[in-house]
Amino acid sequence: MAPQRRFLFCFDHHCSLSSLISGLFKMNLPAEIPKPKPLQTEKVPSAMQLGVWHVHYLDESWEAWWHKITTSLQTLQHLTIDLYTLSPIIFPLLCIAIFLKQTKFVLMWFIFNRILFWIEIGLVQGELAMSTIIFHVLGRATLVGTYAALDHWIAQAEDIVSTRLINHFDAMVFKWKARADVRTFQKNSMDADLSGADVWWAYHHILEGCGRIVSIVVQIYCSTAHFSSIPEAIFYTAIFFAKSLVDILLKPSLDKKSWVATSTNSDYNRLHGLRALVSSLGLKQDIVTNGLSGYLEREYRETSMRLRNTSIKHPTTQYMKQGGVSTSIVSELFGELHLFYFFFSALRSPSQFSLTKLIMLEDGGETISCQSRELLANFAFAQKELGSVRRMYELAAKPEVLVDGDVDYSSAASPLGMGLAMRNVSFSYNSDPEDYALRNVSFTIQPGQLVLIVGANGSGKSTLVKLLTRMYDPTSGSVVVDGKDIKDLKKDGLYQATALLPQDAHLYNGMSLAENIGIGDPRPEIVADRERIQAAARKGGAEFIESKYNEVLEPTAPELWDCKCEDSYKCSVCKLYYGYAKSKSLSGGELQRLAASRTFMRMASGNIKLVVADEPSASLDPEAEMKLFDALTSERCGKTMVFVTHRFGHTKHADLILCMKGGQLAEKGTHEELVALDGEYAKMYRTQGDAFS
Ligand SMILES: Nc1ncnc2c1ncn2[C@@H]1O[C@H](COP(=O)(O)OP(=O)(O)OP(=O)(O)O)[C@@H](O)[C@H]1O
Repeated sequence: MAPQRRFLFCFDHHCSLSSLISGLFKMNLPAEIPKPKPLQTEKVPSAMQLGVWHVHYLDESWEAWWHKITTSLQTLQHLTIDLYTLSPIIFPLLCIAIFLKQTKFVLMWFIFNRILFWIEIGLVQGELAMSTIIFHVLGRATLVGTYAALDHWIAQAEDIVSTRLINHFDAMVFKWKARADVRTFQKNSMDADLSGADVWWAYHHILEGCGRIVSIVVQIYCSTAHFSSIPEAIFYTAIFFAKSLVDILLKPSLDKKSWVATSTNSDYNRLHGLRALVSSLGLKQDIVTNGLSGYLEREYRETSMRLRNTSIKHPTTQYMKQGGVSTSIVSELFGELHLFYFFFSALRSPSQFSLTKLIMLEDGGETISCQSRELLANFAFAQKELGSVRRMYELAAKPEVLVDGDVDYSSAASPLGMGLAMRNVSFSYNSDPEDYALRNVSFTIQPGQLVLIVGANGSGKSTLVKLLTRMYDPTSGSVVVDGKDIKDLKKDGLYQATALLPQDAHLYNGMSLAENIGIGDPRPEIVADRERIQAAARKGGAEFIESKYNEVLEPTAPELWDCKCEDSYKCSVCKLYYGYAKSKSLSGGELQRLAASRTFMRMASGNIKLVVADEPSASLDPEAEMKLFDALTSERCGKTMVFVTHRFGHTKHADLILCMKGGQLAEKGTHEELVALDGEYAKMYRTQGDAFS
């Protein structure tokens, strides 16, 4: 598959300057973010016990740290271009505004310094320079107003830029999620929760971090005015940097490491389980009817007693104690270093010392200390978030696990239905040679046949169906469709010729009930065709939803909630919230009828050559099941039909029965042939017959 280029589009009108700058940037950029070179060695995490927690952690090596910085910079470069392309005017202005905002502390500090200075002079000389002081006070008030206006503008501009950016990246992830095949989705399941908001926060933290650098530099520059020499200014600045650095380097913090923890304490795990048990509404009936409350209470009390001397606090809190008391003392003393410095400089040259100078140096130093701490936090956040951004860029270009074929599947070529075969197929979900779900399965299904797959739970029936519909590829052997290896066929054509009625019926989120059926044939001109939907609903036995076709049952509107009340049951705000969250649903049987209707809608498209139903009747009553089976088989013409079932009422109508056992094809043939064989199938058939006779 050709790698996809990064998705760039622009909402603003492109001015020639913007295209020029964007062109200049791109000249130096490869089309794709180069894949980072993997680190040579993968480190084994160290382990430690913290109370009930068994923690595995990795200390970051310099090599890994440097690797992260370089890859983050590449991602940042691409992200900047995307941001610029999305908002060519507002984005640069926003960057400038955020930098300007960071000069606020220093300018305010400077004017405060002037006011204090003139007051101190006035106190010494007995006469205040009122006009100068008022001038500075007014200057400070003007600055406050200007920065407030700037903040307001930044908030509005951030709204525009972040919305565009978040929408852009969310659309990118949505496209990937919608298109990925089952295997690809499973393999990248950790990427499923990537969101455009991470991208914005990454950029936001970087902009803020850069702004803080501006603020620190300007602060140092202004502070030098208070020193007699530059080395003195540097020494003073270093003290305040050291104050933050010592905290970061000396104080033990799990946050500086990569870590994972699980409880290995059986008592703690039991408490956890017992709490979940009594909190579950679904299990309440069991607890009440079986009279379990006394037993559960006693168990909880005794287990808690056994645990009373072991810490259950969060691992990050427990880890902080690892440094011991000496680390705390050193860290606190470092915090006082600047006072020692003031004391000695006052002793050395008392004439150059003033209260204003003391206050200003202390205040300026605190700003440097605080800004440098925030700066490190900003970059730590951004670096982590840029990792997510990088994964989003890579997602679009990730190859599918199920490689697409290059032969068009032609439904016209198989007028009777799809011809299918398996040749020595074995399949494992997890590549474990001991854990095969299917072993050496071979059979042939002629076009237009009605095939039933039977067998005990876990015998491999659904897996067989997943391979026939190319949800997965065999670990070995081959699946053949109309004489061609399934892997050689284009997936889109194959999927369009298949109708699958799954074991678990689902309501599609965000869609009305009518759309839930209409989506079976997603062509825009058909999907909302009420007549076709009604016809499909009749065949699927879902006429009961006719009165609520336009209802959207699954809640799609996200709710936000922050109530300060003491009693949710009496609070009107909470009642509104619980009202939002309440969703209507369908019973299991109704859901299956809805899913069956969706399949009938699909079958009416005229493209379907294979109908696969994987136990669609599990929640249906016997009459509904019979009706569904009859309705499906009445549409057999031009289609091959494969049904997985545990019920043997229909097996006499089948052209072929595949009987699975322990992942292998135990028997195959017609009902009469298999009964005559008197093997696995005959045994199951008789068992069911006896049970219902
Ligand atoms: N997604 C999966 N990951 C790992 N193993 C799986 C997965 N799905 C099924 N299996 C395993 O593969 C084997 C066959 O499962 P399959 O679902 O095909 O059986 P089945 O005959 O359809 O069972 P049932 O009648 O209960 O639906 C089982 O041992 C099952 O545990």
